[in-house]
Amino acid sequence: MVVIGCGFMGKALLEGWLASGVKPEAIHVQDPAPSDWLKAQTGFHLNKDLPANPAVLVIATKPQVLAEVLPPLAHFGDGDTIVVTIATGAPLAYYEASFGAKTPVARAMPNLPAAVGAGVTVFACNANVSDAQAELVADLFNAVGTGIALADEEQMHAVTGISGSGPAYVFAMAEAMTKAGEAMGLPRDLASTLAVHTIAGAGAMMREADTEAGDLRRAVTSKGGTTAEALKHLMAPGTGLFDLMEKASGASRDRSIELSTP
Ligand SMILES: NC(=O)C1=CN([C@@H]2O[C@H](COP(=O)(O)OP(=O)(O)OC[C@H]3O[C@@H](n4cnc5c(N)ncnc54)[C@H](O)[C@@H]3O)[C@@H](O)[C@H]2O)C=CC1
Ligand SMILES: O=C(O)[C@@H]1CCC=N1
Repeated sequence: MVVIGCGFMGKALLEGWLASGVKPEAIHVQDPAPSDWLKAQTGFHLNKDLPANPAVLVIATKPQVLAEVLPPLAHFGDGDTIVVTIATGAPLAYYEASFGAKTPVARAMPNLPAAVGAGVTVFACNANVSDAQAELVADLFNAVGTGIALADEEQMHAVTGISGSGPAYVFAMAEAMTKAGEAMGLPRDLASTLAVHTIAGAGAMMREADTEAGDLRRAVTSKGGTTAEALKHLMAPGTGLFDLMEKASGASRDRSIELSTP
């Protein structure tokens, strides 16, 4: 396997793949500014000559540098190597133009919790991807959480607005709850612990429960109680979380569309 670019997301994926049994000696990484984590890894081939026919070529750079990153890699195209890209925005056609029209390409949108094996990754494959290669891509992303194949590549922008950027919304929620706790006089450490455990606990419950999030919300909300008062603000039409979330995720989706022509 060859990995081009190893920042936050490259590291998250590599950690998961190593944990799932991929041997470091089988991994070539190219990054002109390797992180301390990357430099500390033993076994990787870091910034060394690349193998001629890797099974998988992972592109994990920012979309803004694709135009300079891809041309020197063009010789990997039109063969058995599958290009798996996690760069935001750029469509499958962009890689076909760079690597050749017969190149198998999978465009994926993972998310940062892949670092702890709890990511969700949506991926779309072009027509050149064989069944075995599609299975390999699913295996790679299932190794760091849950991999979901998507037939309609166009939906990848909306996916980015929900799950790609989504962990940041949840982290922002934890920050906001911490700040609110402090404003009510709680010590910062306690407020932060309560926010993190509440979000983690609610997340674990949503994953395990066979009910929708709305039903769980209703289970917390006693009639005439405290939660109902809080939700009057969070669910207020126009200013509440629902409308805000639509605006926020829409802005992420729109930026993904803008980035689709690197
Ligand atoms: N961070 C996240 O939560 C997610 C990121 N993504 C996408 O993954 C990609 C990487 O994102 P991050 O890891 O957050 O960015 P990052 O900035 O942390 O990592 C990018 C890496 O690419 C390296 N790089 C720059 N030029 C290069 C070149 N010419 N050749 C090889 N490597 C080069 C940089 O040194 C850096 O280590 C982006 O396209 C991003 O949109 C997708 C889903 C989630
Ligand atoms: O912010 C970004 O552009 C990337 C894509 C999804 C998460 N991080």
